[in-house]
Parts: sequence; structure tokens; C-alpha cells
Amino acid sequence: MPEVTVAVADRSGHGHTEQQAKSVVWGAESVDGVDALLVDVEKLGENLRTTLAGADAIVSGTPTSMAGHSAVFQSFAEASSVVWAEQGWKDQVAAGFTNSAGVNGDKLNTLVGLSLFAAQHEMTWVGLDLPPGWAYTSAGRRDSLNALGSFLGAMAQSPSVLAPAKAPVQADLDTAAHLGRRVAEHTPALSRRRQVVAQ
Ligand SMILES: Cc1cc2nc3c(=O)[nH]c(=O)nc-3n(C[C@H](O)[C@H](O)[C@H](O)COP(=O)(O)O)c2cc1C
Repeated sequence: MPEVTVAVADRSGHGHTEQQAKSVVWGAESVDGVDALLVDVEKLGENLRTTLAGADAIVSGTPTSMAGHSAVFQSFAEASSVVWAEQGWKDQVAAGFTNSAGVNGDKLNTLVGLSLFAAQHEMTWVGLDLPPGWAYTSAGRRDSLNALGSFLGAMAQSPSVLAPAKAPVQADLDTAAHLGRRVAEHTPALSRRRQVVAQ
């Protein structure tokens, strides 16, 4: 049996954010004893409670759309109010990621929204422990980890003209994998819910 389950709840319209989500899963599963599954929030429907309630951590992802999370993600968030009413995800670990076309693209606002969503569910948020990729070099490399310089969660950029096979760039996918790994590594210590269940 896996010691930790990480559910990556994502919704991707054209596949770019899904690439990022797969990297989060890959990163989480690179940690011994961790099982990670990719969940399309649009298809969750009535399974909202059962699918995500069993996870020790939920990493939420969405494309940035008009400076926030997508309408589909908002539908999922509103549907989750039934879980909120019974505090079903309380003390689960949470983290977030987003992808958009612009280098900035107002992605930070999306991550703020995802972290507030987790806070409303009384989850424990895990940020990204990577220095901004371009902060300590004058060379300015796009292929460094956390090149987009986010602390709250993982960011990726996909120019609209590029197919999901070409964007996001590998550095952004590696940053997403790093977040997945970090969540998986910290979940056993952070998840009070797990400790209560184990008693
Ligand atoms: C309705 C709409 C709104 C968008 N808003 C933004 C935005 O605010 N900032 C940005 O950088 N890109 C924006 N984009 C571009 C998407 O974030 C980008 O194409 C992203 O890669 C889509 O991810 P997906 O392939 O997973 O659906 C928008 C796209 C659409 C269709």
C-alpha cells in the first residue's frame, strides 16, 4: 500500500497545463511509497468526495484564464462547497500550479486564488522552495528551474502558437516535478489528518 497519495486535480483545455500536471505526478511518484493520480476536475462530478477525500495531498492546477483560474476550475471549486461544509479535506496538504501564454500573464493571481481555495478548505499549503531562476545570474537563462520566479506554486508558460509537445519548456516541467516531489516528501510530516487516522 502506498504511504502517501497525491491527487493532482487539473483542468487543461488544450493540453499545455496537462503537461505540467503530468510532471507534478511524475515528481511525486519519484518519492518512495508515493502514489499519485491525475484527476480531471471537469469529469469528477459526483465523485468529488470519494476521489479526493482519500488523498493525503491535493495539488490543484489550472490554466490562467483572464487573470485567474478557468471557469471549469471555478465550477469544481463551487461544487467542492459540499466537501467544505463537512470539512472533508481539512488538514490535507495542498499546493498549486498554473500555466499561461504570457511570461507574466497574471499567473500569480491564479496561484493566490488556488491558495485561498485551499485555505477555505482548511488545508495546509506547501509553496515552492526554489530561488527565482534568474535572480542570481546576469546570463538570464530560460532553462533554469523556477525561471518564472514564483514562490507560491509552480508556473509555466506556453506561447499560444506552440503545441503541447513544444510548450511548456522542459525547465517549467522540471519546476512542476520539483513541486510534486516536495509535496510528496513533506506530506507525511504535515498531514495532521494522516497522524490522527494512524492513532
Ligand atoms: C479565455 C482565455 C483567457 C486567457 N487568459 C490569459 C491570461 O489572463 N493570461 C495569459 O497569460 N494567458 C491567457 N490565456 C492563454 C492560456 O493561458 C494559454 O493558452 C494556456 O497555455 C492554455 O492552457 P491549456 O492548453 O492547458 O488549456 C487565455 C486563454 C483563453 C482561451
